[in-house]
Amino acid sequence: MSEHIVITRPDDWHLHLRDAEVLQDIVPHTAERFGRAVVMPNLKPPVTTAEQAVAYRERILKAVPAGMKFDPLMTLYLTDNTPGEEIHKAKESGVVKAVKYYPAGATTNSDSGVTDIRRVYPVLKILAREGMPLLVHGEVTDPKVDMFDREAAFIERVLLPLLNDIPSLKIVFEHITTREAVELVKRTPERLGATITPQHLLMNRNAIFQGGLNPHHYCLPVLKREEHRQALVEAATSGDPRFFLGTDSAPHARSAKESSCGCAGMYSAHAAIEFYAQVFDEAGAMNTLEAFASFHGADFYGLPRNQEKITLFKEPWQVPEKLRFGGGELVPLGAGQVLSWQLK
Ligand SMILES: NC(=O)N[C@@H](CC(=O)O)C(=O)O
Ligand SMILES: [Zn+2]
Ligand SMILES: [Zn+2]
Repeated sequence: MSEHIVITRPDDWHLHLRDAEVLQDIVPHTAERFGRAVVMPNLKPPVTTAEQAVAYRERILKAVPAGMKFDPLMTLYLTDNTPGEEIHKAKESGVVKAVKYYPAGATTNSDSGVTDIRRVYPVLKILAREGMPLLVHGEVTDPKVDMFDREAAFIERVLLPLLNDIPSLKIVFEHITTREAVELVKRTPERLGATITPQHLLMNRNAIFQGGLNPHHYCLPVLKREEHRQALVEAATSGDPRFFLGTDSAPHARSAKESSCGCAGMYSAHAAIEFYAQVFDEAGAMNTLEAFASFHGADFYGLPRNQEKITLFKEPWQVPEKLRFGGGELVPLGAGQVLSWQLK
């Protein structure tokens, strides 16, 4: 038998599933690999109430193939006007596990996001009391700040003051992309965690321009320099429990990506754990993959670890050039490339 590893079934702590007819094409990829996933609320319109989150979860569950177990963990989209009462309702629903903070205008479908974090401090204090984590898209939107510096500026302008002002709030710094973010997490107490995507572990910003402008390598936060990628690989493979798996798999139709104003987001759900296995293998760190993918996130959220196992084989396979996406098509991360690990 070829080389293989058995690990506890992983969870994806940052995922976009979209809605309506595309759920059928998208949900199975995640359900085949992961036990649970934290589902982002940036639909159009956004998921701002517990009631909407519960209904969205039902639609997702209908798209889970028969015989598969998959538990979508729901989130609420924080706006300037989220009532404190909604946080209590979210907690009581039992299915909403976190609240998502998008700075207004920072990323895909973030127009209803928060205009100034201080405005929502009263709601964040309730969140802290309920013990629910705040998930942050950590980029400033100030047009004077360079695209590549927006995460580092967010740390200074928003995250450090927030950590200081509400000391009991649990925060997940989502899809971190810089050495500065890695260092912040390492030097902050346990209540700050971070997710890391496959694309930010696999590629640096050269990938956006290699052989011509490639819209499929555009996501937010945008890919960074090689030194930052290396810092992320070190963090992910280090065994430090504050770093955990979150794909940020974010499907957009080919037509929306290959456009004069292409959307931000990469789709990785079709081969998510396989991408991470490749990164950990290349770093000589397969021994820490299970903790990063299957333990740290659950521990941070205070949820039980999964009991089931999955097996990954070191057998090359080719990623399809395209996938179905409702009436359109989707270009997946690694389209046409050969990956070294596969799920059986
Ligand atoms: N990551 C992205 O580039 N896009 C995400 C939004 C997000 O996570 O910021 C999306 O919803 O398309
Ligand atoms: Zn984001
Ligand atoms: Zn995202």
